[in-house]
Amino acid sequence: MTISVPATSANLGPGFDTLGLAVDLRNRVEFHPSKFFSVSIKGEGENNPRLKGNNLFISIFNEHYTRLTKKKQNFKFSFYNQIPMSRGLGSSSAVIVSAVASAHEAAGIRVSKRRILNHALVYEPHPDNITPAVMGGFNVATIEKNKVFSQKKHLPDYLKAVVVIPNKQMNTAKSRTILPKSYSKENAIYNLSHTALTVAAFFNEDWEMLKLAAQDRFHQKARMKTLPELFSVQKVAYESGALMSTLSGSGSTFFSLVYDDDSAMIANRLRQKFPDFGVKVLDFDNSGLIIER
Ligand SMILES: Nc1ncnc2c1ncn2[C@@H]1O[C@H](COP(=O)(O)OP(=O)(O)OP(=O)(O)O)[C@@H](O)[C@H]1O
Ligand SMILES: N[C@@H](CCO)C(=O)O
Repeated sequence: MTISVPATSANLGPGFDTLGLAVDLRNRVEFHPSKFFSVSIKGEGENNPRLKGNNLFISIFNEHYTRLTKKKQNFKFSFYNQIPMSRGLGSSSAVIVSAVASAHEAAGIRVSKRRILNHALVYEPHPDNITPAVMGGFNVATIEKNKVFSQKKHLPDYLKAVVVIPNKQMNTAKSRTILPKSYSKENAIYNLSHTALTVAAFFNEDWEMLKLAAQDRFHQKARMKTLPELFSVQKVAYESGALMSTLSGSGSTFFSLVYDDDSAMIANRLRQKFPDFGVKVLDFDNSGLIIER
């Protein structure tokens, strides 16, 4: 059995805890029942000994498997990870979603993607990464009575993501503590209207509107100040023709949405200007969670 989940870029500027989209960079796990518990990791995290034991995936998997089957069973898990950790590309969401989905598959219980999403919400209380991780595409999401309600837009092939990935890890929980405790009415209205405009631009495919729409007064500036080169990354991305350029999740990755035709040129400029940062051109992902039986 193989389960895979894509990386995600959340917030997309003003849509704090609300907007997110999936990119084609995946964490994959293969597993089967075994006499002894074992974990092997290839790719991101392969040199991290803490992940070989009771990591976030294993604890969520065990919790659900025991709840569903009332049994204890050892498994052999093989992880193939492409999503860098704590860089704002939804690594925790991918792990949470794949653990919930894997436990259901291991227990022989088939459930809808919506059900998996609602289970994932227990471990990540904002829906902006977990929703595209499960559904793929661009998503707007909210929570009502402990359930996620969302709308998805399929992203076209002629758009690409250019991501600039610094070496610096930014832990989401820590990065939330540096945000203001409250916002003025003026700034709340600013973000509300810009989020609404961003959503409308995605659904109407008005890509040229995104640069203006995707401006934020809630979280980006405070977070970018902890790695000031990110202001220059955004400037270079826009000067090179990015359609939108925003801090990805809680950082440190910077996400730009670009036309496919411009993607190589924009990525090369960013590589030249920021040789210490990783730069990747990625397709968007419209599939989300994939279960191969
Ligand atoms: N491949 C993995 N295996 C096990 N645990 C992981 C893995 N990837 C991430 N995690 C867990 O998720 C944590 C990182 O979560 P965090 O929310 O800080 O970053 P992120 O999800 O990459 O960023 P963002 O939410 O801003 O997109 C790690 O400290 C670890 O506990
Ligand atoms: N909306 C979340 C995304 C990171 O998980 C935040 O900005 O903290």
